[in-house]
Amino acid sequence: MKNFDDLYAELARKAAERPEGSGTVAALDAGVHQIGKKIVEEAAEVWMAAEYQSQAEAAEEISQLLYHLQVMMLAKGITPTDVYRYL
Ligand SMILES: N=c1c2ncn([C@@H]3O[C@H](COP(=O)(O)OP(=O)(O)OP(=O)(O)O)[C@@H](O)[C@H]3O)c2ncn1[C@@H]1O[C@H](COP(=O)(O)O)[C@@H](O)[C@H]1O
Repeated sequence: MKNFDDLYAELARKAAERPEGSGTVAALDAGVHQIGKKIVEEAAEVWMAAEYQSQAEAAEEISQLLYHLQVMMLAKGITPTDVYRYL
């Protein structure tokens, strides 16, 4: 099972190596505006799942939100350490 730092390392590798078929590479190429829209969409899905769906479904939506936040971090050159210093 991967954690937040593992996923970030994987996505950073994808961004550097740009493998064929990577959704992360496509999202990064789409740019900050599109990534931001995806974050808002996923945040709404977290909210709806928390109100109306199961705990497992809410957890899955939260994982997707975390993924898209990480894509934004990569797009902006922000590392997990940059974020953790504010926690
Ligand atoms: N954890 C994730 C992850 N979470 C969410 N997503 C993306 O976010 C979308 C969210 O799904 P939705 O249910 O909102 O579906 P959707 O609205 O139909 O999605 P879109 O049509 O908008 O893409 C998914 O389709 C994926 O594109 C993810 N994409 C990739 N990862 C992981 O990131 C790593 C790298 O992935 P690639 O870059 O694709 O190789 C792998 O370990 C993946 O498991």
